[in-house]
Amino acid sequence: KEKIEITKEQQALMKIILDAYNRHQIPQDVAKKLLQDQYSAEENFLLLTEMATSQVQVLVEFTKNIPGFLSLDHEDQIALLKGSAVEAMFLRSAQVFSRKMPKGHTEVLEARIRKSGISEEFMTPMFNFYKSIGELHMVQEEQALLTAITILTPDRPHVKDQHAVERLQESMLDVLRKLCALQHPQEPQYFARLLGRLTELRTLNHYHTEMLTSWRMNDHKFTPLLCEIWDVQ
Ligand SMILES: CC(C)NC(=O)n1c(-c2ccccc2)cc2c1CN(S(=O)(=O)c1cccs1)CC2
Repeated sequence: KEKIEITKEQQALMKIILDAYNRHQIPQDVAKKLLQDQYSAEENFLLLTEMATSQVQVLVEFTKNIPGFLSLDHEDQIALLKGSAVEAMFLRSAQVFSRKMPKGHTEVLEARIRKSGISEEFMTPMFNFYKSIGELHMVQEEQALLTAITILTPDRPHVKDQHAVERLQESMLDVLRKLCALQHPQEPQYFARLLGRLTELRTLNHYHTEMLTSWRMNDHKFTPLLCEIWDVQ
């Protein structure tokens, strides 16, 4: 049985990523707002806009703390952020949704999201993803590393130096692989299951583009930051 050990520098890397991930949580008050009294579809939509906008700011700060990211070509940094923003939003949503919440809160949260002007056809894949992430019961380190791995996807549109991104992603993947083997010794397939979620995540990009079109049709407004990161309007 091969002995898996996380090296000193890998431990340092994991600590940096985890601290960055924990430091940049969505303001709890915004998430709590979703659980308060009855909201109209309009108000639910505005709340999601507020949450998604604050998550993009959180994402940028988290990304800046990924070791090596700021040494990448500046245009590639932008391309990676824009290319991963929607996936990072869905990943964060799944993590928020599957978080242990007081009795009945998850159902209220689901009801608010379902009543926010998003067409029915996108609800099923979106909630299936939230549930498939929830079933993994990821620890914080795994969530943080998976988010960093998503951001460091080399084949995003307009990335020039894909090898530089690949090298950073590979060092994250190596730490995650070891962490999974140590955290889930009875489940040798656990690491592969995590990476499978990233494939499912990519399909949600397509749904999101469709969602945007249908919102635009009903004259829904987004914040300048969301328009910028999603390349709309
Ligand atoms: C935690 C944050 C990042 N999640 C979030 O904002 N959610 C959540 C969500 C999921 C679980 C728990 C709490 C919230 C569901 C949805 C969104 C945002 N999007 S959006 O970005 O397309 C959007 C923006 C404006 C109008 S629609 C729509 C779907």
